[in-house]
Amino acid sequence: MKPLKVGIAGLGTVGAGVMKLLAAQADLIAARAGRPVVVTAVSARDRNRDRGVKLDGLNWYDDAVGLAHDPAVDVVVELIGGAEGKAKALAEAAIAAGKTLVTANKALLAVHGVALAKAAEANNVTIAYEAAVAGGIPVIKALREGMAANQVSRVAGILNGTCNYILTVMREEGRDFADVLADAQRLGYAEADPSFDLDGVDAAHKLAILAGLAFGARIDFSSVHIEGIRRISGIDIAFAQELGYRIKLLGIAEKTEAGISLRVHPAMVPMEQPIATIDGVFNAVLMDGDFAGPVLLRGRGAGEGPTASAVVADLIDFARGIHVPVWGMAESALEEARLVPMSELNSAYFLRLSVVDQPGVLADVTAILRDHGISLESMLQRGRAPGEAVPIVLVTHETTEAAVSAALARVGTLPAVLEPPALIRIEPK
Ligand SMILES: NC(=O)c1ccc[n+]([C@@H]2O[C@H](COP(=O)([O-])OP(=O)(O)OC[C@H]3O[C@@H](n4cnc5c(N)ncnc54)[C@H](O)[C@@H]3O)[C@@H](O)[C@H]2O)c1
Ligand SMILES: N[C@@H](CCO)C(=O)O
Ligand code: NA
Repeated sequence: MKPLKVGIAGLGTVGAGVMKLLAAQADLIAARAGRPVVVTAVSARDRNRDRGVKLDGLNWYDDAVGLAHDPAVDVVVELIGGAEGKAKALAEAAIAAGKTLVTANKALLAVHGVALAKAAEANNVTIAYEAAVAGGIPVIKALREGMAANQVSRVAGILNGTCNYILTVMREEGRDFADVLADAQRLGYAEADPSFDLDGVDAAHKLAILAGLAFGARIDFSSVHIEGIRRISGIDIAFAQELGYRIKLLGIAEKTEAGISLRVHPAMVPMEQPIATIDGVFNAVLMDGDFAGPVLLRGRGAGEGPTASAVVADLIDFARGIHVPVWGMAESALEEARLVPMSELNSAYFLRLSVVDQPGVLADVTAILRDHGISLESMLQRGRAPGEAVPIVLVTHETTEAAVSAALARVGTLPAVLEPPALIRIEPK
């Protein structure tokens, strides 16, 4: 059988990982794909850098777009990253040249995925992107193929390995945020710009992709509510433990009669929920189908091996002649849906205040909450330091985001409240 000829752009963590995996498992992959899968051409920034992979005999391109026009390339693998620039130019050129695109680039798909799908359809090719969401977990295949007969009403989970790794190590070892981030970078988990991980943007890219697939909808990336983990402190992690929760950065996409809501933020997850125990670089994705019921997938969400595994699975699909529409249906069939604003969210809340330890402070705070119709489930104060700062934790019953925002704006103006209050939403039991 004719080999499948692969051109790879970007030889960083994932690109080098794909080359290593294709070499290590060549016979197995040929048997599964029905033909050998071989790399014929590459592009990277530095030809001479030692990446632990052999580039001898491969066509080399200083400009990655050259891969799209190389007759020795059947499928273009884009592993550069970024929603714009060379990655986008290469994706467009590959599609225009009638070549299927395999990519791990969630930023590109979240921002330009619908336009790229339209171009791919016009050129009778597809885009495969298993590696873009939750690394080695076959979540795109699960949603786009396995759940294809369902109306999916909710997709949620832990979608960023770097943040989950940082939160886990902070909890287990009491180490500092910055110190743990350096570990995640060394392990190849973090984005080229780690603020994408820490500020929740990477998880939001993945959530937008999952929501587009799950709901068959055009998702405007800018409509995702995004908060990251920078404000999570050791003290919040300790309070969570005491109250029976784990703090996780969650991505949650829901479709109700009111519309679609999309949000990424840290959440208190009750210890008895399976997602609470997903630690380290592991991700988890929970999807609810009307016929399948709940489906939970977990696995490694980042790193060389798991991500390469997902890229190569897409190459094997392509070699087998499997052609699935980019968003699981024709681009023209995607729905426009109403977006539910964050102010309409119903949730319970963990609120932590730093206040001066003096009589009457708590009464002032609880009066404001009462005025906004917010009822409290519990309250914690640790330590005594008359006249000095002490942390106070308030756990609310379910209320609206609009009420909590308005109440906290007033609480923040009390002279005895020393810092902007910390807010973490609580997942239902
Ligand atoms: N690392 C992971 O765990 C992981 C997991 C899933 C998805 N991804 C995605 O995979 C992609 C690659 O990530 P990575 O971790 O391998 O990043 P990386 O920074 O390690 O590698 C990117 C490579 O692209 C090269 N590059 C940059 N500009 C280029 C250009 N103009 N032409 C050719 N090469 C160029 C860089 O030199 C670098 O070697 C990104 O889209 C990322 O979001 C990464
Ligand atoms: N930086 C991403 C890579 C996997 O997409 C993460 O940490 O999850
Ligand atoms: Na995946």
